Amino acid sequence: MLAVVSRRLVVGAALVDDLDQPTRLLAARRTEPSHLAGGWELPGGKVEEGETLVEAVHRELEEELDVHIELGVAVPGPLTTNGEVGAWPLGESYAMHVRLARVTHGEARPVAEHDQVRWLTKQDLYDVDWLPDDLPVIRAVETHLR
Ligand SMILES: Nc1nc2c([nH]c(=O)n2[C@H]2C[C@H](O)[C@@H](COP(=O)(O)OP(=O)(O)OP(=O)(O)O)O2)c(=O)[nH]1
Repeated sequence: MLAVVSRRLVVGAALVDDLDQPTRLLAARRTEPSHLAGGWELPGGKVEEGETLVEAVHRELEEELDVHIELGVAVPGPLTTNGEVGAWPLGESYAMHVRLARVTHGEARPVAEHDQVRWLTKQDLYDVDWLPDDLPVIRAVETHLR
């Protein structure tokens, strides 16, 4: 099993239209840094010092898409510590915790760090160029989509 130790924690929201019967997932296109620009990802970002994962994901979604969210189940990845829910490796340096989430206030629009968002159905889930490290995550999220 891969260790999460020494990786910087990132949170990602798999925003869906409905937490019980999701049919669409939001993808956001990055504008920076240059080597990631144009790639599609889950909105989210780095957990700051003194912040919980839950606090971080709420803050990031407000900053990036101007929405308030409700969290759903975790989408566990292969990186684990002490039996916690697993995170997903992003390169060598980051580990991303992913939760399903739903918008409770606002309408997702790219405010910072992204220039486009798209709601994808199971049929068009791979029509965007997901960042390479997101592909295993998206395959796991896909299992939740109807
Ligand atoms: N948020 C997010 N980051 C991802 C994904 N896939 C992926 O490879 N990454 C990478 C990009 C970054 O190197 C790192 C996360 O950092 P970030 O740039 O989103 O973090 P942040 O919003 O806190 O940004 P900053 O203030 O530090 O610039 O993980 C993803 O699906 N979501």
